[in-house]
Amino acid sequence: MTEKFDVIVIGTGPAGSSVATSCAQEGLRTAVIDERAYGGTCPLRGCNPKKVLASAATMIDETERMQGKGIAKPAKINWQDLMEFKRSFTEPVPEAKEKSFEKAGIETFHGQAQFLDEKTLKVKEKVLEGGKIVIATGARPAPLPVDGADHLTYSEDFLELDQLPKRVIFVGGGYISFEFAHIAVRAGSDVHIVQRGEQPLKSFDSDMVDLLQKKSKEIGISIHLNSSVNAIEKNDKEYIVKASKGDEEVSFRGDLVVHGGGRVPQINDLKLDQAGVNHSKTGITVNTYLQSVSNEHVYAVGDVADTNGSPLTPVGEMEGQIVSQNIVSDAKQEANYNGIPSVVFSEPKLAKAGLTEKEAREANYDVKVNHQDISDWFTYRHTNDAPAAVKIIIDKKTDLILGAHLIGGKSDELINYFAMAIQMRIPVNQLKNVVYAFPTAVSDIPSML
Ligand SMILES: Cc1cc2nc3c(=O)[nH]c(=O)nc-3n(C[C@H](O)[C@H](O)[C@H](O)COP(=O)(O)OP(=O)(O)OC[C@H]3O[C@@H](n4cnc5c(N)ncnc54)[C@H](O)[C@@H]3O)c2cc1C
Ligand SMILES: NC(=O)c1ccc[n+]([C@@H]2O[C@H](COP(=O)([O-])OP(=O)(O)OC[C@H]3O[C@@H](n4cnc5c(N)ncnc54)[C@H](O)[C@@H]3O)[C@@H](O)[C@H]2O)c1
Repeated sequence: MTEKFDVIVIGTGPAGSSVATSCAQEGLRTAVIDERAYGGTCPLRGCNPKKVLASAATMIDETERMQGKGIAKPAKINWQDLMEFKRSFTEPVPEAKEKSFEKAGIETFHGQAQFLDEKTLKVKEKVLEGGKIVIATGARPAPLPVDGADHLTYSEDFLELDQLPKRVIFVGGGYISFEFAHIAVRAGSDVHIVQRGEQPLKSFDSDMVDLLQKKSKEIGISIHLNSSVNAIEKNDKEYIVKASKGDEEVSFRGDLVVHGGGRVPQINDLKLDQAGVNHSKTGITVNTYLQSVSNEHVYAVGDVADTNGSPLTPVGEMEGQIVSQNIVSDAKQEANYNGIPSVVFSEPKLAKAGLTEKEAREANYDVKVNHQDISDWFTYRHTNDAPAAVKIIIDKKTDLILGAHLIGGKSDELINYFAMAIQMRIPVNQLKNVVYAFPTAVSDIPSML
C-alpha cells in the first residue's frame, strides 16, 4: 500500500531537518527518510566532532605560545580521552533527533530512498508518495582518480580513530586537510599536506592563506604544493603516497593517508532518472526557488543542490527555510548568498565573508582595501597570538563592506560581525560609531575600517 504525505524529505542533516521541521510546524503531513543514523554529516561526522578536536588543538597552541610569558608547562593532548569527550557530543544525536522529529509530528523512516516515479519513493519494502519531495542527501568524498585510492581514510573515519598514527599524510589542501592537520600536529604527529595547485584553500584571500601556510610550517606541518597525488601504495610497514610535481615524481611515507580531496553531491543511489530529475556533477539542477528544473514536485537543498551557495551547514539550513516557505505558501522565495561567512578551524583560524579583493575588482567596484597586520594590537599581543591580520574591502561609492578576510585566534567569532554588516547592509560610518565592550576583539572593528 502507498502511504501519502504532503512533503517527504530525503536526508536528516541540517538542510533536510530545517525543511521537515518547518513544514510540519505549518501543519503539512511530513515524513523524513535517512539511510544512516539521523542527524547528517555536521553533528555526527563533520562540524561538531571536528570542533571538539580543533578546540583542544587551540588550547595546546595557546599554552605553547605563552611559554616564558607566564605559562610554565605546555599542555598535551590525550587522544583517547579527547575522543571519549567527542563521543559525548555525537552519540546522543541520532536518538535526540528522532525524538524531536516525532515530537514535531514528523513520520520517520529508515533506509535508502529511491525514486520509483515522479512522486513516489521506495524505502525498503515501503512505498511513499509525496505531494512534494525534497532531496537533502548531502555530499560524499569525491572519488579520486588515484591508483590505490582504497588505502585512503575518509574524514569520518579520522574522526573515529582510537589511536592517532605517528605520520599522517593529507591528500588535498582544502578545509578538511588544514583543520585535521592542525589537530594532528598538536596531538604529536608528523604531518604532510599534498596539494595539487599553487594555492591551498583556493576560495580564501591569498594573503591570509600565505600567513596560514607560514604558521602551519612553523608548527611542523610540511606543505607540498603543485603536487598532484596519483598513487598510494602499501607495504607491510607503511603507505607510500606518490605525486607528480611538474615533470618530477615525488613520494611521501606515512602510517595514515587521509582524503582531503573534495566532496561531491550524494546522488548516485536515488534513481533520479526514474523521476525525471535533472542533475550534473555539481548536484541536482534547480531554479532560483530551489525547485528541480525538470520535475516540479521535487526540490533540493544543502550540499546536494547545485546552487551558488557553498556546501556549508548554515547555507543548507537557510535553503531549507526557503524551500519550506515555497512549499507551504506556494511562495517564490530565493536564496541570498551574499556575505555568508566561512571559517577554517585551524589555529590561527582563517575566515572570510563576501567578496575577495580580486572578485571585487573584477566586478568593477571602486574599492578601498584596508589590509593590516594586527598581530601587534593589544588583543593579539597579550596572548602572543600571531599571525593576526585583516583585509576589509569597502565599496567607496556606497560605504558598504563588500568582503572581509581575517586570520587570527579570534577570527571565527569576529567574522560574524562583518557577515552581519554585509548581509544587513550596514554602512562603515555606522559600524565605526557602535560602542563596543573593551578590551575585546570586537572593539578593534572601528580601527579595521
Ligand atoms: C569533516 C567535515 C567538517 C565540516 N565542518 C564544517 C563546519 O565547521 N562548518 C560548516 O558550516 N560546515 C562544515 N562541514 C560541511 C557540513 O557538514 C555540510 O555542509 C552539511 O552537513 C550539509 O548538510 P546537508 O543536510 O545538505 O547534508 P548532510 O548533513 O550530509 O545530510 C545528508 C543525509 O542524507 C542521508 N542520505 C543520503 N542519501 C540517502 C538516500 N538515498 N536515502 C536516504 N538517506 C540518504 C545521509 O545519510 C545523511 O544523513 C563539514 C563537513 C565535513 C565532512
Ligand atoms: N570549516 C568548514 O566549514 C568545513 C570543514 C570541512 C569541510 N567543509 C566542507 O566540505 C567540503 C570538502 O572539504 P575538502 O577539504 O575535502 O575539500 P576542498 O574542496 O576544500 O579541498 C580539496 C583540495 O584537494 C585538492 N586535490 C584534489 N585532488 C587532489 C590530488 N589528487 N592531489 C592533490 N590535491 C588534490 C584540490 O585542489 C583542493 O584544493 C568543503 O568544500 C567545505 O564546503 C567545511
